[in-house]
Parts: sequence; structure tokens; C-alpha cells
Amino acid sequence: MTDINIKRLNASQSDFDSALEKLLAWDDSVDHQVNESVRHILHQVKTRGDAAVLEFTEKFDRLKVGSVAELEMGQDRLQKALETIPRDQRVTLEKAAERVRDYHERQNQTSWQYEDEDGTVLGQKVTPLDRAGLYVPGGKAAYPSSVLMNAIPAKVAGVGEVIMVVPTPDGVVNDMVLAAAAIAGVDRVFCVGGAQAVGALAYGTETIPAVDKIVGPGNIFVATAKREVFGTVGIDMIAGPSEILVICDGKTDPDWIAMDLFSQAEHDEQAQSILISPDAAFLDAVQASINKLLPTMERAGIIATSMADRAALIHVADLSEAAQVSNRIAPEHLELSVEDPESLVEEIRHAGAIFMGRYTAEALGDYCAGPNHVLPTSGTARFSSPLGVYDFQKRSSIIGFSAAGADRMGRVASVLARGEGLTAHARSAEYRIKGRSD
Ligand SMILES: NC(=O)c1ccc[n+]([C@@H]2O[C@H](COP(=O)([O-])OP(=O)(O)OC[C@H]3O[C@@H](n4cnc5c(N)ncnc54)[C@H](O)[C@@H]3O)[C@@H](O)[C@H]2O)c1
Ligand SMILES: N[C@H](CO)Cc1c[nH]c[nH+]1
Ligand SMILES: [Zn+2]
Repeated sequence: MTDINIKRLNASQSDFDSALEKLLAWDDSVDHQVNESVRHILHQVKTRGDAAVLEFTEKFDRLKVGSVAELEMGQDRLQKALETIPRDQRVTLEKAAERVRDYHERQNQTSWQYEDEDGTVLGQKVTPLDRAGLYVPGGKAAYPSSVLMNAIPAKVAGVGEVIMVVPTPDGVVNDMVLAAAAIAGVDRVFCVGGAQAVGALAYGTETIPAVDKIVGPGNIFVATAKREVFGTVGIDMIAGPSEILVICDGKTDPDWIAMDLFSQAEHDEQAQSILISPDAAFLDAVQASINKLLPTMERAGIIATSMADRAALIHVADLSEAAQVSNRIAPEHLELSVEDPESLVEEIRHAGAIFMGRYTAEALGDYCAGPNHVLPTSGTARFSSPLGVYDFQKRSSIIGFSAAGADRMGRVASVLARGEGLTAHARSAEYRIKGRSD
């Protein structure tokens, strides 16, 4: 296997800003093609329902069946998978599920209210979604861990019905995925993926029920489809191809860092792995580790493409500058592989998840630390948070005026409404002012 030369950037270069922008950007022409194709798929699913789902499943996942009902895995099938997977897989899935549940239970929001001195009651009522759709990726790898990460917060939130979709390319069903669905208590599972699965959940088909919100990560087709259907349904965030950014002081074993970069690169050719360090010799050492370790990787092809196209080794003056560059990137995963992560984290403002210190491999967060691994990508950590229980709950305001409160605030509303020229608003409030009946 030939060596790959990872892009080298230096934050002190005059063209650093444009080089960084180019590194983070998608190729416009690819973007355009993906948008076109996703819009076509969504339109077909919206207008032709099951028939379109069957057609696209055959085209993209090479799976031909006679009806969408055949793509549903019933509860008995999920239970069978749980009972037949190897014991160590069942035990570790259950262990991971327990830690994920424990973490997410702390996110549960509760309703609250308070009372004014005149007896007026104000509050916030928290309710779970009636029906949520979980996208579990499955094109290039199967993700039992993503089943747990999507479904457990939904269940903790109290969602009425949880519908999961997952592609099964060539009809190969992953029993660990089904077992994870059984452990997490998923209500229905359909073996459908890509934009067609997102469309089916958003618009509903004869067989797949429409949901209120679609959550979960996926490739560029899935992320683009979620963006398109937002408004018809809620979405959690844009969780696209995986990303890792490592800030290292140069004192971690370079093999560890190379493997951490590989760990996200192996997800997808479009995944992005970036290392930032003030130690130029360390960047060289990691480059050497990359070329040494790459031939030992099972997914060397995907890693090589991802690293050649989208990875970078960035030299900075010091760790503060590393934090500034990282804040501009707003990565999905940020490893602080430094002596004193506690002080460096003070300077971090935007990241989906922050992994503190040399021993905290991002991979532990992917499986069993407890926090969610569905995280905002492509810089959206500037305004989005990890998937959580709060994504499956919504809030309603509660407003209950006493007669005294209606009198007091009716006078305020009346003046404001008349100022806006909205007489019906004003009179509706005025009817409730004491002694006023006109
Ligand atoms: N952010 C997170 O939390 C997280 C977690 C796990 C995985 N991931 C990411 O999820 C992604 C998973 O991608 P994947 O491909 O393995 O599975 P996927 O399920 O996201 O995508 C597979 C589907 O893509 C569709 N597709 C493939 N090629 C297509 C084409 N040319 N036109 C239209 N549709 C097409 C097919 O319908 C197929 O079913 C990776 O990028 C990985 O990095 C992210
Ligand atoms: N790193 C992925 C999120 O970007 C999650 C995952 C699942 N399995 C392995 N990794
Ligand atoms: Zn991962």
C-alpha cells in the first residue's frame, strides 16, 4: 500500500484562513448532485409511498422484496436475535445500555409552575413526542451502538411509539442491531435506509407510519434528506459523516493518536480527522505512524480515502491557538490529549463531545461511556447539542389568571393591544377587567 501524505497547514501562514475554509468545505458539485437525488427520492416516496420505498431499496441496497411488510422485523424476530447472539455481545450491549440509560435519566425534564401573589398560575408542561422515528445507519457498517444511543433517550423521555429504520444492504440483517433494538424496547423496525427511509418516516406510506420527529445519524444522503423534510417533521440535528479533532501537546504516543484519527476515518470516505499540535516534530511522528499502521487496518481503503481527501495536520504556536482553531471548526468530537485538559477545556466553546486527557479515547464515547454518540457535525456544534432526552420532549406554557390577575394584567394588555391597533385583542382583555362590560 502506498503512503498517504496528509495535508499540512500552519496557523501562522498568511493563507491559513482560506486553506482551513477549503479543508472544511464540501465539494459544491457533489453537494448539488446529492441534493437533486435526495429531492427526487423524497418526492417519489411522498407521492407513491410503499412502491417507491421498494424501488429505492432494490436500487440502493440491492434488496428485492414483494412488499414493505416483508421489510418489517417483528418483536419475535428481535427477541430471537437477542437470544442467539454470542453471550459476550449480549452482556456488553446490556452493560452499554445500562450506562447510556443512567446518563440520560439525568437529562429528564419535569413540568414546573409557580403562583403570583394574586393567584395567577404560570408554568411549563413537559410532554413526550407521540411517535419518533430513529434512523440507524447501516450502509458501510452496522451500528448496534447507534440503536442504543437513539432509542434509550426516546424511551427515557416516554415517547409513545418508537419506529426504527435501518438499511440491510443485500438483505444482510445484523442480529446485534436487532438485539440492541430488543434491549432498548424499540416498538417497530423496518429494514429501509437512506433518503427513502427518511421520506417514509416524514410522509408516512401505506405500511410505514409517519412520525413527529426523525433523529439519528447517517451518510450525506440521510443528512440531506433530514434537512429537506424539516418542517413536515422535527429533526434533531444534522449528524452526518463522522469527525474527530485531536489537540495534542506532543507527549502522547503517536500511534495512539494515529489510531484515534483512523477511528473516525474508518466510518466513511467523507469522514474528517484533524490533528492540531504546537509540536511540528510530533506531527511528523503521527504522519509516520499513519503510514506504518494503515496497512494493518481492515478498512484501509475507506481510511486512506478519508485521510487523503479530508484529513489535516495543523501546526499552531501554542495550545491556546489550537483551542481557537478548534472553536472555528466546531468539531463533532474533540480529544484534548494534553497534560492539563481541565485548563484547556476552559477555552473550548464549540464541540459536540469533549474527551478529556490522553486515556480518553473517543472510541469509548462511541460505545459505552454513557453520553450520546449522536452529535452535531459539519460545524453545527456552534448551535446544536448532543442527541438527548430533551430531543424527545416538548414544552407547553401554562397560563392561568385569577380574576384579580385578569384585572391587573388586562389593563396592561389593553394598552399594548390598542397600540398595535388590534381592537379585538384589547376588548377581549378589557371584558375581564373588574366593572367593565363594554
Ligand atoms: N454522527 C453520528 O453520531 C454517527 C454515528 C454513526 C455513524 N455516523 C456516520 O453515519 C454514516 C453512515 O453511513 P453509511 O453509508 O454506512 O450508512 P447510511 O445508513 O447512512 O446510508 C446508507 C444508505 O445510503 C443510501 N445511498 C447510498 N448511496 C446512495 C446514492 N448514490 N444515492 C442515493 N442514496 C444512496 C442508500 O439508500 C443506503 O441505504 C457515516 O458517515 C458515519 O460516519 C455518524
Ligand atoms: N463515531 C460515531 C459517531 O460519529 C459513532 C459510532 C458508532 N460506532 C462506532 N462509532
Ligand atoms: Zn465511531
